Amino acid sequence: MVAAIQMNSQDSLTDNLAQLDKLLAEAALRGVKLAVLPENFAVFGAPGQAHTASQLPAILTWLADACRRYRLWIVAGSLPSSHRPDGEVIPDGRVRSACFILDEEGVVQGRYDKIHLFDAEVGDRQATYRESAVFEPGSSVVTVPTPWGRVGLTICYDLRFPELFMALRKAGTDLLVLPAAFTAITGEAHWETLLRARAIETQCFVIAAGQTGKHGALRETWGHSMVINPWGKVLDERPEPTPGVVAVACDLGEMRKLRHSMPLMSHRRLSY
Ligand SMILES: O=C(O)CNC(=O)[C@H](CS)NC(=O)CCC(=O)C(=O)O
Repeated sequence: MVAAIQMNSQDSLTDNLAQLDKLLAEAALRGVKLAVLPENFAVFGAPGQAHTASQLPAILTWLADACRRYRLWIVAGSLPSSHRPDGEVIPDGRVRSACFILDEEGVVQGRYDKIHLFDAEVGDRQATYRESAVFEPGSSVVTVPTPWGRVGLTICYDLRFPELFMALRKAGTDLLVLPAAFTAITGEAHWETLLRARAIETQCFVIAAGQTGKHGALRETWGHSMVINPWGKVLDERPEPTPGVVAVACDLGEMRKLRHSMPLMSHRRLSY
């Protein structure tokens, strides 16, 4: 069983981890072995990314403990890091939006840094998003082998860039994970369509975990966490704008059959 964990994170780290602990306990009870958390699960809003980055070691320690207590792998949504993956401090004071994946012993098995940054106006109360003012983009495509197939890591706005997903498929991905904090407006218009398209064109499972509800006065996120199979079918979702667990069994045999009967990867004639 894999799960998308839907959350409503606010600005208190302690409260958010308490919320997460309950959701992970529920997931473990339901037999989940791999749990995907949303973007900015630990802190959403004030006190700011640089401050949260200073707490990164403590948050990773908490997550490692949760992995061992609940015997599950965790895809830790996104966390701000003031360091690049090679350990170098980011010179201009920005941070990276990093997605760590931990195994059931709490050991970090990989890290992906969000490549595409959300600099956009979507016509909501927030008015303008300028992620690149605070975040430095990552540049590496990252996959991680797990006992349930190879996981390909992406974050939120990355969903709009199919070339990343194709690169992940070429690198052997079976399970695409997408921690997100999609805006309510763009989520309603594009979320499910884009997720299903990525599943269909890569012939991978997609596990999409979203933030949901209100965050302060200006931010509202779409939620609708879901798990989609390589045929593009939504296996389960959480349409309610509240925290919860979307737990699904992924049949990799079915995926292999589909890839055999419609071998998209060997039919490709153009690279992009
Ligand atoms: O800033 C934070 O606190 C948390 N980070 C986010 O919410 C990020 C960057 S602003 N959001 C997205 O990437 C939304 C993309 C999106 O909604 C779309 O592609 O339509």
